Amino acid sequence: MKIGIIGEGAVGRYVARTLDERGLGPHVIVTRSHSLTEGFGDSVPHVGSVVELPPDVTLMVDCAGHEALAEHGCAILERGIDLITISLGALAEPSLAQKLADAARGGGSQLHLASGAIGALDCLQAAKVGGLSEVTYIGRKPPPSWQGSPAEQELDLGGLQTATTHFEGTARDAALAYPKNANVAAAVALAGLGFDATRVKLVADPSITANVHEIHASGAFGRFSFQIEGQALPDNPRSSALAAMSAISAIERELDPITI
Ligand SMILES: NC(=O)C1=CN([C@@H]2O[C@H](COP(=O)(O)OP(=O)(O)OC[C@H]3O[C@@H](n4cnc5c(N)ncnc54)[C@H](O)[C@@H]3O)[C@@H](O)[C@H]2O)C=CC1
Ligand SMILES: O=C([O-])CC(=O)C(=O)O
Repeated sequence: MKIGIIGEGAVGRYVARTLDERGLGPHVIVTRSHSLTEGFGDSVPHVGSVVELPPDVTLMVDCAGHEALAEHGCAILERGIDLITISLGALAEPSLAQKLADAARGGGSQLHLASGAIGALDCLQAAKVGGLSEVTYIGRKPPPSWQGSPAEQELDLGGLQTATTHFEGTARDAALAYPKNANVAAAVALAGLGFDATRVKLVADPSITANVHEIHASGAFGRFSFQIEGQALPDNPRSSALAAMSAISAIERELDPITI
């Protein structure tokens, strides 16, 4: 299997380093800037678009966010190359989700959604079969992790003294308005009640140092609550290390003959 990645930010660098340590690649990196100096250096070929990918690439991993999935996703899938993405929130845009599905069907490939910074998606998926009545996701991060998001307009992030909610609404609105912070809301929605019925609350909390994600769900199965305190990647306080780990885990599932 020849694996390429998109993006050389905090997640992309983690994924590239881990693939390298395991002797799995990366064989090519798609970057926006063609920079050979940032990230993984010049030991791996860098390209700017899917048409430049080597012909023997069999799996691509998007570690670069919504714009990257929208820019490169369809072309990868149409070429018959499977794609793993952590940019789940991009699927809140119905036309993009449809184009990606059409591209995958046309190319005989698949788009795999990595679980990202959250867990318990398997439980939600199974519970959906019997019928879910309510799913709520609450995302809490330290104030600096919300910089560059609409929270900046709602709150004085620098001077915040107490935990404050800056968004309440549907998973669709959260995913579209917070492309760098609410992919987890999209994951919960896609596994469970969907983008419009999943309730989301986003909180800036000066009392925490981790990214805390909670799911509360009820339905015919019973009820469950799940909470995770995810350590951020050293290079980006917004992104939990587990999101990068989940991309590697998704790659491993592609390689293993027996998967869970
Ligand atoms: N599913 C999940 O739980 C999570 C998902 N994410 C998503 O992953 C994205 C990346 O996270 P980080 O690496 O921490 O961000 P980052 O800001 O450190 O890196 C993003 C990188 O992607 C590159 N990039 C952007 N658009 C591109 C394009 N069109 N083509 C090629 N490269 C492009 C940028 O140049 C940058 O190097 C986030 O924006 C977010 O959408 C992040 C954390 C958790
Ligand atoms: O990494 C995290 O903790 C969550 C995140 O940014 C996202 O959901 O987009």
